[in-house]
Amino acid sequence: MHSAEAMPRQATAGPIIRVEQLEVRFGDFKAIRGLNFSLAPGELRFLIGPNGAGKTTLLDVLCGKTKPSSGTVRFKDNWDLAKFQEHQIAQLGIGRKFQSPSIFATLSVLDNMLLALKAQRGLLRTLLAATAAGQRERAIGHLETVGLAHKSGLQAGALSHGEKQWLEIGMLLSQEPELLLLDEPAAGMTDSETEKTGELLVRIGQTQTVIVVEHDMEFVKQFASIVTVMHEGSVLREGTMEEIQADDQVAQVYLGRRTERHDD
Ligand SMILES: Nc1ncnc2c1ncn2[C@@H]1O[C@H](COP(=O)(O)OP(=O)(O)OP(=O)(O)O)[C@@H](O)[C@H]1O
Repeated sequence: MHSAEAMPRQATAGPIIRVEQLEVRFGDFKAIRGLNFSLAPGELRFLIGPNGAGKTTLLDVLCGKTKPSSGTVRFKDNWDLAKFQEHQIAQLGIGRKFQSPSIFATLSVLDNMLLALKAQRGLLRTLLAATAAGQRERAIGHLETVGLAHKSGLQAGALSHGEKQWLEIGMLLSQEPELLLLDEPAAGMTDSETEKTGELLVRIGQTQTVIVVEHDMEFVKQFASIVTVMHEGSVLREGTMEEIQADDQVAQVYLGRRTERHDD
């Protein structure tokens, strides 16, 4: 019997995520078909692709919300994620942020963080059996990371849309995930919030592995190093944004037109 909570974290030399021949069916429809994907620890990977390509479904599989119909999904080459429930996968160290923020609007920003710390994974909770002062320090530390320390006393409901998203990312960080899954973190943000979100992702990417699903190509261009392009439930291409932009097949399926190539 697997018990995610009882297991210590293990360092890994191999990929943090290894997906092989993944298939996800909804009835007769295959949302993911024969998908292979791997991710090295410490990567900040952007996932792009046209509507319906299967990006969200892939994140759903990685966090345990959706189960594979076939194929394997391994975390740190050790954990077969299909065997775990969503909350166990969170305890293993995979944190997922959905598009709509789930913060407590009537509580202060700091109290939201403190609540998230209380909910942190079992082993950590024991190890850190933290003093109130220690918890507070950690909460403030995460608020500093997401740029909200100066708003810690404010009611969370009074934050701007972008700030709420950052607070939720901060709350996710307090779970100390090794892999963070973010679905369109900059959606609906102002230009300046979008810019700050990109900088935040790069900063978080220095200590954690991150997968970001994103539609905003300007955002991806600005902040991505390696991009995975999905199409019809599998990986079409992987590479730098430059390589992806120069790829005719990507242009055809993703942009619906051929790229203008200067060497043509
Ligand atoms: N629960 C479900 N039941 C049936 N079909 C589903 C379900 N979830 C997703 N799908 C279908 O699977 C396909 C992939 O959806 P998914 O949301 O993963 O794509 P996506 O790449 O994230 O798209 P978008 O960019 O529009 O969010 C779509 O055709 C979608 O309609």
